[in-house]
Amino acid sequence: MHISVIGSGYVGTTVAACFAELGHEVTAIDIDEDVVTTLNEGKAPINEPGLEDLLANHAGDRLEATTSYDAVPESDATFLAIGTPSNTDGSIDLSALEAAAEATGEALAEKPERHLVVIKSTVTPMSIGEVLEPAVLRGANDNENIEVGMNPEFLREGSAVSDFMHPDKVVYGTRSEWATERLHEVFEPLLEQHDADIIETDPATASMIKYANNAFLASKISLVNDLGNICKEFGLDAYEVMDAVGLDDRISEQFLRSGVGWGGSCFPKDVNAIIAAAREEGYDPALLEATVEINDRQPERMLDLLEKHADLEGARIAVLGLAFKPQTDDIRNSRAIPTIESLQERGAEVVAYDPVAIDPMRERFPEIEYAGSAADALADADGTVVVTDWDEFAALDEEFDAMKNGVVVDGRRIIQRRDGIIYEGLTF
Ligand SMILES: NC(=O)C1=CN([C@@H]2O[C@H](COP(=O)(O)OP(=O)(O)OC[C@H]3O[C@@H](n4cnc5c(N)ncnc54)[C@H](O)[C@@H]3O)[C@@H](O)[C@H]2O)C=CC1
Ligand SMILES: O=C(O)[C@H]1O[C@H](OP(=O)(O)OP(=O)(O)OC[C@H]2O[C@@H](n3ccc(=O)[nH]c3=O)[C@H](O)[C@@H]2O)[C@H](O)[C@@H](O)[C@@H]1O
Repeated sequence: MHISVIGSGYVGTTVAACFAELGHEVTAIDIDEDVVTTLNEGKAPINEPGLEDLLANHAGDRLEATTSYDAVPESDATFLAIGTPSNTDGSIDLSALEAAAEATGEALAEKPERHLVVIKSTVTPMSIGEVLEPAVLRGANDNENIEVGMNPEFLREGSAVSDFMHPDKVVYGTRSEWATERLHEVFEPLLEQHDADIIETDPATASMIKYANNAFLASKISLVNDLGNICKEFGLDAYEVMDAVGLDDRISEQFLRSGVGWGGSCFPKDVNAIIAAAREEGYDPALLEATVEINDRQPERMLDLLEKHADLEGARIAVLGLAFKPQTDDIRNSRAIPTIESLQERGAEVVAYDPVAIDPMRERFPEIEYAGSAADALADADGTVVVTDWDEFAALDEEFDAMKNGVVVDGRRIIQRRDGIIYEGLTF
């Protein structure tokens, strides 16, 4: 099949490269010329394990990138993977996706054959029927050959390629048998090599499945953090407790790591978007509000623990980890951001280190000091907070001896306790 993928960010690039790997001919379309040039050179515009290999193999062959929508009508199906950020009140901002949907429709206005437009972006349940489908059809002058469907994406950053190629489930949100079959043709090469559940439903339910998935995972972590904070008050180790709890099949051992909380480009915006959408319908989602509140409190709790051991006014504090999780340079909604802001409010001088995310964080906080290594960050520090669970932090040992005052507050339970440091786990 020939597939056009609109938007070449984290999801679009991964999806385009994986579709090419699965044997499809792919045209990746983005308005950013630098992204298009990078893709055509066979390089990855984002840092994802395995992505560059796929792009190097397929760019210029099965995968081409362009800023033009001309290839849309020539393709058999079009996937839209455009960002859906938050408005200031937390509700979903559909403007970029709506513009791309309309441009996709315009490109398809004269197409005489049936064409499926698939929303890959995460959108609130009513968005397709009320905003995106009308935008496509408006652009397409109501061309009756166009159908809009939904295929939510569940990949994680840092393991995007592997997650895409090995999904637990593939959700087809469509309005017709024809659209379901078309989506199945797209995923058939993947499903031939990997066994996944297929869910056939309508677009609004497909959208809600995505929000329920993310809201569940974010709430699971916040619940674990709530329980972890209680464990800490009792002097207990939340990890020992949750290791046992996770043995219950109904709970599962995954996503039980307590600490400084969840960040990233999706959990925060998606939980807030579904809260806002629910409120608009007159429902007060009390548990999801608590999910956000508990998450917002964790960086402050970490610094309160640090302040028990060190006066932060004028103190030099090392922040280890800036990315929202390991294996990525993405700092969107990283817990490092509220941590650094609060350290500054408390009068501390911040020295930060991350293996790959210093450059993006420098744009956000140009005024703080960035170290070239964890060892450099620790040297002469009055205290350290650990924000991201990079493996290289787990290997730190004698480097702590260079600290002026060896207080380490571990927000991810990754540092080995050792003589010579005052160790505080956030929930252990
Ligand atoms: N990042 C992630 O791990 C996941 C994201 N999602 C969802 O996927 C969607 C996309 O997210 P990301 O890939 O992270 O976004 P992103 O912000 O990384 O990428 C969006 C891309 O769209 C391009 N773009 C914007 N307007 C355009 C237009 N009119 N025509 C063509 N290209 C245009 C931008 O230049 C950018 O390259 C969001 O709804 C997100 O919630 C879903 C699962 C995982
Ligand atoms: O919609 C999305 O964009 C994606 O959001 C998350 O993926 P992602 O944000 O990339 O990364 P996760 O591995 O889920 O981690 C999110 C945050 O939770 C934190 N986390 C995760 C697990 C855990 O046990 N504890 C914990 O604090 C991580 O440190 C990170 O800050 C979901 O896991 C994906 O299924 C989903 O597709």
